[in-house]
Amino acid sequence: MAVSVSSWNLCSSKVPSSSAVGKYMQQPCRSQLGLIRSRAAAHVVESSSCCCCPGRSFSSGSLKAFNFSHLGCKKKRFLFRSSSSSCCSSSKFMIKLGICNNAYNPILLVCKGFAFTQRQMKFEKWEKTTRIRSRISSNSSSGSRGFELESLKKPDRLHHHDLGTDSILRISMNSSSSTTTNGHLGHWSEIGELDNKIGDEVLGTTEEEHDGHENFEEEGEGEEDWGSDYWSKQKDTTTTTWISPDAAAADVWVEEDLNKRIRFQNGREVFEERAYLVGIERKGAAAGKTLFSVTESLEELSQLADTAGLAVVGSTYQKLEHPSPKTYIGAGKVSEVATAIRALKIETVVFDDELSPGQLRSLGKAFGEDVRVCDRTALILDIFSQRAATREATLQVELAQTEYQLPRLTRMWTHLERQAGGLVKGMGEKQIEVDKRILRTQISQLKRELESVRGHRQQYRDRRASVPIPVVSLVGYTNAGKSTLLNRLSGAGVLAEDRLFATLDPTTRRVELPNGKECLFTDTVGFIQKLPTQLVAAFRATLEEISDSSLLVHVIDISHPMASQQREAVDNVLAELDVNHIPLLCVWNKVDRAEDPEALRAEAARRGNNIVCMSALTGEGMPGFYAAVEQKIKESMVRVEAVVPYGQGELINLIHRLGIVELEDYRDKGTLIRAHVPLPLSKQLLPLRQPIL
Ligand SMILES: Nc1nc2c(ncn2[C@@H]2O[C@H](COP(=O)(O)OP(=O)(O)OP(=O)(O)O)[C@@H](O)[C@H]2O)c(=O)[nH]1
Ligand SMILES: [Mg+2]
Repeated sequence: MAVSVSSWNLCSSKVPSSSAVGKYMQQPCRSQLGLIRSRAAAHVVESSSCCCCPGRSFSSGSLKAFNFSHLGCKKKRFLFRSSSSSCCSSSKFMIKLGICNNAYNPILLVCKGFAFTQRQMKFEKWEKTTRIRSRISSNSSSGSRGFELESLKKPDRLHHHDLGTDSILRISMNSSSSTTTNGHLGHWSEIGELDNKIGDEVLGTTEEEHDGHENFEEEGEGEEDWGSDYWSKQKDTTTTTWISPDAAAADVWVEEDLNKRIRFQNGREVFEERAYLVGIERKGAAAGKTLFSVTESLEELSQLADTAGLAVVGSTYQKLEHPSPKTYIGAGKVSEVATAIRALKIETVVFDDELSPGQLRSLGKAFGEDVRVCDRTALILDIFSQRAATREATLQVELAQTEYQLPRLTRMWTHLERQAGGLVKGMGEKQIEVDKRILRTQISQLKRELESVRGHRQQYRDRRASVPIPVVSLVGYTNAGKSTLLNRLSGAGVLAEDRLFATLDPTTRRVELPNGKECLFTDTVGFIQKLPTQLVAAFRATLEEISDSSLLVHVIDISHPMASQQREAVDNVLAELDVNHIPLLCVWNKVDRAEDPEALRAEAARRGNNIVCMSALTGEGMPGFYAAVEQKIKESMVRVEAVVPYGQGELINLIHRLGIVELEDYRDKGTLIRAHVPLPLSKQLLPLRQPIL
């Protein structure tokens, strides 16, 4: 039985071949770099007609939309399964997309299926409709499947900055010269009734007869039926067949239960793609400069990949003095990876460093169209974009992503031009300029928005500064336990989980120390080695807040095999942020998980009061932590003597609440007070100060 699958890849890293790119595809494709940030599910309704078998429409296949959450974005893959028994060699498909993406996301559709090659695909036009579709979702108890259909609107044209709302795209594909699948879409057995209904109702039977727009509208009427019932009925018939991506093995149909590869993560469905990791070990002079060994770094990359929703199935590395400027790894290694890709059915190859646009392009070519190539930066940016919850974090990540994309976009279109020649060449060239301008406009718009959002944050900081409570910032490597510690101190309820970059936004909580003094604890974004420069820049403003702190608490996961490297990586970032003047307390956290807790406790005690050995999870060592914080805050205080007029009793209260009072005496002009107070409060007391005798 011949079975074929067209899988539609939104936001693929691949550029469609130029001849396949219709007019509307000549748009900048951030999505190609995996930078789309669609938060909501994308929705597809598809149907098809068989032009050569009048009266016999393709009973369009069932459809599944998966959220992909790796590779720099919420990639959506649409698996299209057609169920035709027709002999058709030319078909017309109509795919409606409702993509709830944000205003900055362009959309790229790439046909990756083998029923139709990209060359045979033509993007026809955008439909305009204002039809509001009912929301469909399947909330099966397993929570493992379901997608939603939301209101569909229209952009007037396919232009990424227009696509702030749902959109509908009509696509026509012509498979007349299809060789890869012998011109057949294949036979499908698992057709729901509704599929047929839609297929018949929606589309005409021939291309000529088919007035897409009208039919499209008609189909909308029937759409109400696509309720959860339908999807729950479909639940048991979802085994999807893949065509082997290996052209040489095009005849081999590899059956795979895709459902097994969908997992629920962060409240979303994530389709696990098989990933392969590649790194290099520096030889010679460069070797001493790296903090992490290649295996350690790959181990961390694997954790990042897991956080992003990839399933790592293998890794490799090469010893090199310098990365190859063309392909990062040597030519021999490239072929070795290509072999592994085929053998392990790899879908994504992740490189452990930031790749140049040229390297990305060459590697993409070497590994073939169906393999996505991405780098550590794209992976981290993706995780950040998944995690960003507040407006500020969202803008920061978007800015970082756009800046990452800008140079790659240029090369991408260069590549297109070279491939295409002739007419498209001119178009490509023009488009580069347009695209770059659009991206630059986006960058400045994002910066402006960030500016205004940060204005609010500044107001908040100013307000906070007017109540001069000492601020203690929790800093450290990602996953060290900062949020867990804040939760223990204040019951803050901050998300703390065993994943990298759980926290992106600083959270501040007021905490009363055992000595009765108050202070504010701030949880910050975690650091990581090889932190993408774009992210450092984008998050600098957030991180700079720690420069207002009275004390930095550096939380270290002491049970981690790379604890000392992680500590050093954090020290490097702190040095960059120029906060070395702020007192620092080291917390050796997760001592409960360490191999030899006793030895660690002894070592910490031996090193003096700059280190506390504890467990934020179990609460072990908390008294020592409080004592050390109290001591450090006291040390950071300024000794002042002031006469506070009797009318300013609240100032006296504040000094008692925040400082340590040594002397209080009632004089003619007011209360004479001698105390140790936090620096901000001492500034407030400046006009009332008396020389200390
Ligand atoms: N065994 C043990 N686990 C801990 C301890 N502290 C934190 N954890 C666990 O470590 C994981 C990460 O903790 P988080 O508090 O999210 O770490 P974080 O430093 O805030 O991480 P990011 O926000 O990603 O930078 C969670 O699964 C915690 O339960 C500890 O003292 N002992
Ligand atoms: Mg955290």
